[in-house]
Amino acid sequence: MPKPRFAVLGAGSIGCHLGGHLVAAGYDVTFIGRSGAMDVLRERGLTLSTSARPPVHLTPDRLTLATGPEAAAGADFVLVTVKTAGTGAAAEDLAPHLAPGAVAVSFQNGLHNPATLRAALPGHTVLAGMVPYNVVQTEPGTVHQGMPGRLMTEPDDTLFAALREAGLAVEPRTDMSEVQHAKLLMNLNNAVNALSGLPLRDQLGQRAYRRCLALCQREALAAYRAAGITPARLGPTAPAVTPYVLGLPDAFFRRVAAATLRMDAHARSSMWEDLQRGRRTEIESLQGEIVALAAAHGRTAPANARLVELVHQAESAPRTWSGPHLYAELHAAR
Ligand SMILES: NC(=O)C1=CN([C@@H]2O[C@H](COP(=O)(O)OP(=O)(O)OC[C@H]3O[C@@H](n4cnc5c(N)ncnc54)[C@H](OP(=O)(O)O)[C@@H]3O)[C@@H](O)[C@H]2O)C=CC1
Ligand SMILES: CC(C)(CO)C(=O)C(=O)O
Repeated sequence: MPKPRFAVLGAGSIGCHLGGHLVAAGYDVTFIGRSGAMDVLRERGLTLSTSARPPVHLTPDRLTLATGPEAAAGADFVLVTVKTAGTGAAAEDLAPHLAPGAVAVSFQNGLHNPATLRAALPGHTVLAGMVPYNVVQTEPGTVHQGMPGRLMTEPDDTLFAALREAGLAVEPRTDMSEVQHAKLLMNLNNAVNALSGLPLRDQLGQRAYRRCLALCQREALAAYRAAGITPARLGPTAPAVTPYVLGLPDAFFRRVAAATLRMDAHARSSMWEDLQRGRRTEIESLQGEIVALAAAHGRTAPANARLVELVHQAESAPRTWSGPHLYAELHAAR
């Protein structure tokens, strides 16, 4: 059977990471991204790095680079890796070019990307996926995976065989809505991390920052309960217990959460990278979702709401917050 062909729609950190691994394993991948980003790849090629293994460099001649959605016409699978706010527009642009039978896979954060894709791509299968680990562009043309982890998506034998051949660990899930709600609980740390200005390991090593995350997660769990949502358990700790673990003193936390802290000094949240590059963040589809869900059930989520404001402020006027200062700010909002 011929190998499936791939397109990556939104060739940034995650798109280059996934697509690059597939290219390295001999798959035909078309990277669709902004012209500036594609120029960098055309000049430098793509380097896939992680502290676990020596880097893999893909020379420019191994990369198929494009800037428009028509380049996805030959793909059997389109991996969608644009930021959440761009999904609707990207999917509408893609729709007229997608081959019959082509499958779109969302590897994005947030809750609604698969539904947005399904609405824009009628007649096509859309799979929800999830990336549990951090990928950051450490220099132009280099994407670095800062922690281990297994991708999750709805089952598809052809997709899974390709991802696994590309060395990407992947777990089939039939409860992707619950997985996405659990991932959102983790992603509530994106704002805390971005405002700290610190690598994830250093930020999560400080109790005051973890208490900020715990405040956000408690509000989210209350909103989930009100809405009848049960998030999946993705790690060693059940979602309901995580806020207590986050509040432990540093030495205890380091022991209890040793697996969670298995990350290198490059690992940062994708929102930190957005602020660094002067881009709009995904705060509305992270903390913003919790505020909206709480409101829909007659509740408030003041710590999350305050973080939405602080991140919007940081989008126009960057600043960093110490842990105690940020915690005081969020606590006062309650
Ligand atoms: N980075 C990470 O560690 C993780 C990220 N995620 C999620 O994965 C998704 C992607 O994140 P990430 O890779 O960090 O984002 P990036 O911003 O690095 O990559 C997305 C790229 O797609 C480009 N783009 C947007 N719209 C289009 C379009 N219509 N056509 C072509 N290119 C387009 C963007 O350009 P421009 O900026 O100009 O719009 C950007 O270069 C997000 O939902 C994120 O939350 C999940 C887990 C980890
Ligand atoms: C993996 C994680 C949680 C890393 O912070 C992420 O999803 C992100 O940065 O957007």
